Amino acid sequence: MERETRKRVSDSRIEVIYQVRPEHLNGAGRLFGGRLMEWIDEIAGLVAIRHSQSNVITASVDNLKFLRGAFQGDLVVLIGRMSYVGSTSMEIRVDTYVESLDGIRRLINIAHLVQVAVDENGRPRKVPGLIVDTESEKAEWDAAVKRKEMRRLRKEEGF
Ligand SMILES: CC(=O)SCCNC(=O)CCNC(=O)[C@H](O)C(C)(C)COP(=O)(O)OP(=O)(O)OC[C@H]1O[C@@H](n2cnc3c(N)ncnc32)[C@H](O)[C@@H]1OP(=O)(O)O
Repeated sequence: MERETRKRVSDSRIEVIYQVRPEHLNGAGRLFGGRLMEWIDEIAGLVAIRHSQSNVITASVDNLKFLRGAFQGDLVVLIGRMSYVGSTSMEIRVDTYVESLDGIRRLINIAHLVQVAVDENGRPRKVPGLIVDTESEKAEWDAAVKRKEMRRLRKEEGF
């Protein structure tokens, strides 16, 4: 069946850009972390929808690292791409940058999210495999396998 066809990371990669507006700021005048998390969750979901050609739900968000802040007027670029697929789950890495007017990007956040493809009854459904071509894609895959094992251990130990 068509759903079993493996896909490349580049097939579902998404890049979006926002400009930080006053309504995006927290009381300290920085981009509100919750707003950035919403943008990250949204792009991860869209990458997963593109890869799986299915509805998806967020199962977990981990390894969300806020490295630097963003401020009013900043251009915030989010790049989402598949890092790993299981049977019905997909891990997506989202990197967030602030882009200056001369085009230089500074990394401000790295996140890894697990999205699960679901059928019309909300039950997990199989996803296409992922072709990892480049050395960095292979390294991401290997790191995702470790994160999956760490999630399994945390679940087992009740954390
Ligand atoms: C639109 C939105 O984004 S809504 C956001 C809020 N999210 C939700 O409401 C999701 C609520 N959670 C659920 O519905 C369920 O827990 C599901 C569908 C995610 C998983 O259902 P389960 O009955 O646990 O299914 P099951 O045990 O078969 O796991 C399915 C897959 O999800 C993975 N999974 C389940 N829970 C987690 C978790 N907490 N973290 C990471 N992966 C998970 C499993 O490892 C499995 O992956 P695999 O098939 O690739 O091996």
